[in-house]
Amino acid sequence: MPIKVPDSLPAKEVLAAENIFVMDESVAYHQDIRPLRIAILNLMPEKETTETQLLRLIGNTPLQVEAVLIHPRTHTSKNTSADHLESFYKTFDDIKDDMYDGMIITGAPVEQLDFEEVNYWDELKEIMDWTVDNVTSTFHICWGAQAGLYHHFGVAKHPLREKIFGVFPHGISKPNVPLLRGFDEMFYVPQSRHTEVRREDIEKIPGVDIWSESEEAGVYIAASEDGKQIFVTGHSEYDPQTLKWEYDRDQAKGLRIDVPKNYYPNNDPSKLPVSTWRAHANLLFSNWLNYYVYQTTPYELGKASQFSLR
Ligand SMILES: CC(=O)SCCNC(=O)CCNC(=O)[C@H](O)C(C)(C)COP(=O)(O)OP(=O)(O)OC[C@H]1O[C@@H](n2cnc3c(N)ncnc32)[C@H](O)[C@@H]1OP(=O)(O)O
Ligand SMILES: N[C@@H](CCO)C(=O)O
Repeated sequence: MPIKVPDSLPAKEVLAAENIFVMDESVAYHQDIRPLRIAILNLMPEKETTETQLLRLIGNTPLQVEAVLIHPRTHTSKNTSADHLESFYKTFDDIKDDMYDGMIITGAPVEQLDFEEVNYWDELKEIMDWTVDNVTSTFHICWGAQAGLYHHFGVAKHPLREKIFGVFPHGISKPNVPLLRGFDEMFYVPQSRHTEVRREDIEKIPGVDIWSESEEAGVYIAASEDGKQIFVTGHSEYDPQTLKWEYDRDQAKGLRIDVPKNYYPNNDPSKLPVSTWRAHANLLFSNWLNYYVYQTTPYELGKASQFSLR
């Protein structure tokens, strides 16, 4: 939450220069509060696991969050029961006349297909177009980030020679960005991908910046300058055991897979992994919810916001 101070207090400028969120009394006086409406487009195969991971993170805030789960109507899920989808999910058709404060578009294990080969691609394109006018900020994860960068900005994804698999050190590429407030200069994030988006491709796109990268794992966070579209290539939401589960799965299938990097104590897969990214994940999602959703979204959705971050 912001620090509320008198408009003319000298400390205000010092803190603002340090990227600390300070709010004028005049702005604070006018701020109204209501629950935030967040839509989660869950494209992951095991939807219950991903729901739990994401709700855990967006629940870690003093703000009330009303989450609505969405699945693609044009895809029949193999790994999540129809019963679960029927009970807890809506489709785009059910929500397209509404407006949302935030939306999360998850990853999906389809990254080795061309986008156009994904059977719900047309529906996803329609949803991504809709977010531009109907959602205050959209947070895209992993394949969802690749899909968003490709659809909105024509950024290609490229196959990697080796899967990027493990927990990698990441750093800040653009200082004083509200999404990165309070981040350590170096922080760890799980990555688990066969494909990548490249810095040089993103640098060519006017209005899109790279906010965080990893020497080994490449671009981590890219975003439109106004933060309306945020693209995150890693899986900060993963549970401590998720990479182990993926590793054991691939080993059991006889696939060639390296031990996930920087994950097991002494890189020994017989030992239990320890998470080193939970604090980062919580800060990333609470910064997004606070600065790009709550502080930016209009009190009456559809009307212009009174406030702006910058
Ligand atoms: C790059 C990223 O975004 S990483 C995020 C993705 N990570 C994960 O999904 C990790 C967990 N997933 C898994 O471990 C595996 O996908 C499993 C174990 C659940 C299933 O693996 P498999 O049996 O080998 O693959 P399966 O045939 O079920 O296909 C996986 C998914 O891709 C989907 N898929 C495959 N081809 C297509 C296609 N052309 N269009 C759309 N979806 C497709 C399948 O339908 C399935 O998703 P669903 O359960 O939502 O229907
Ligand atoms: N994280 C995914 C990558 C595949 O898209 C997995 O290992 O299943």
